[in-house]
Amino acid sequence: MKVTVVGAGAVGASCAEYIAIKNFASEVVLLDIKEGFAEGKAMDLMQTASLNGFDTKITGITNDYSATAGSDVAVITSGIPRKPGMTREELIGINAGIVKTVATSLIKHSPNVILIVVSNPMDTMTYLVHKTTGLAKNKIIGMGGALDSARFKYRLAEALEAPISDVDGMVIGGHSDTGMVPLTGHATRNSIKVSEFLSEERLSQVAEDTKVGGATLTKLLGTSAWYAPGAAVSSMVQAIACDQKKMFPCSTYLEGEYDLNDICIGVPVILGKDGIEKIVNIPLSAADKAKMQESAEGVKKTNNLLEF
Ligand SMILES: NC(=O)c1ccc[n+]([C@@H]2O[C@H](COP(=O)([O-])OP(=O)(O)OC[C@H]3O[C@@H](n4cnc5c(N)ncnc54)[C@H](O)[C@@H]3O)[C@@H](O)[C@H]2O)c1
Ligand SMILES: O=C(O)C[C@H](O)C(=O)O
Repeated sequence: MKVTVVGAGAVGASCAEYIAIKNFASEVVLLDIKEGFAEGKAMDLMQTASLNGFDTKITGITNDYSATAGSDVAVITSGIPRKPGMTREELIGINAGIVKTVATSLIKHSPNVILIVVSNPMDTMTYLVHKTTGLAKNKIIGMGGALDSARFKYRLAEALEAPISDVDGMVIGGHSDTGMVPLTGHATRNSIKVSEFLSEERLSQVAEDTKVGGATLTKLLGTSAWYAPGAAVSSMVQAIACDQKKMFPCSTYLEGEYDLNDICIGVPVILGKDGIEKIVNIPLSAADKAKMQESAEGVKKTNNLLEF
C-alpha cells in the first residue's frame, strides 16, 4: 500500500506520522511545494522508526509528482490554515486553486488513486475535486466528520465524567462552525442514550462546544489543529488499506440521499478497499433533518463561489 500525503505542514506531517506508527502501509510519500521541507519532515519522521517500532518507509519530495506514481490513496492537506477569528470559508480564494492543481497532478500519476480531501473549506474542496477531475465519486472522500465525531465524543465524555471508550456518537453535516449536526439523540454511553444521563441543556452545550471545536483550538494555538485531524485521516486511510468496512461520517457527493443533490457534505459511509463502498441512510429526527438542510444551504453558498 502506497500512500501520498500532499502538504508536509502540521496536518500532513501528523497524518504521515500516525499512518507510520499504525504500521499498515509499506510506503508514505510526503510532497510539499516548499523546497526541502517534505524531505526534512520525512527524514525526521524516519528517525523515529526504531523508537516507535514501525517499518513504513517515509520519503519526502519537493513538488515532483512522479514520486507519487502508483499511489493507492492520496491525502490533500496542501493550502493555508485559518487564523483566530477567521472562518474556514474565508480560505476558499487561495485553497481552491491549490486543491484543483494538486488533485489533477495526483490523478495524472496515479489514475486509480483514492483521494482524501482535508484542505478547507473541506466540503467545497471535495465538491471542487468532484466537479473538475472526473474521478469516480466513491474515490473522492472529504475528511471532517471523523474529526468532528472524535471531538463530540471528547465533549460527551467530559460532560458524562466517563472514559471516552464508554461513549459513542457521530457528527454529520457540513464541516463548518455553524453547519455541523452532532447527533445528540443517537449518542450513547455503553448503549444507553446519553439523554438518560445528561439534561437537555447540558447536551446542547456539548453540541455547541463540538461545533466550534476547530475555532476553539485555532484561538488557543494561533493556527488550526493537527493531532486529531492527522489521527482522523490516518484512521480513514487504514480503513481503506485494510478493507475494514468501517463506518465514518465523510463528505461525499450526494444524489438524492438525505434529500440532498449536487453537494458534497458529511453523511455516514462505509470505507473499504474501494473507498466509499456505501452511503448509509440513518433515520433522522425532524429537527436533525432541518439542521441538515440548513447545513447544506451553507455549503452550497460556499460552492457558488467556486470558479471552475
Ligand atoms: N478537514 C479538516 O478536518 C481539517 C483539519 C485540519 C486542517 N484542515 C485544513 O488543512 C489545511 C492544512 O492545514 P495545516 O495546519 O497543515 O497547514 P500548514 O500551513 O501547516 O501546511 C500546509 C502545507 O501545504 C503546503 N502547500 C501549499 N501549497 C501547496 C501546493 N500547491 N502543493 C504542495 N504543498 C503545498 C505548504 O507549503 C505547507 O507546508 C488547511 O487548509 C486547514 O484548514 C482541515
Ligand atoms: O478549524 C479549522 O480551521 C481546521 C479544521 O477544520 C479543524 O476542524 O480543526
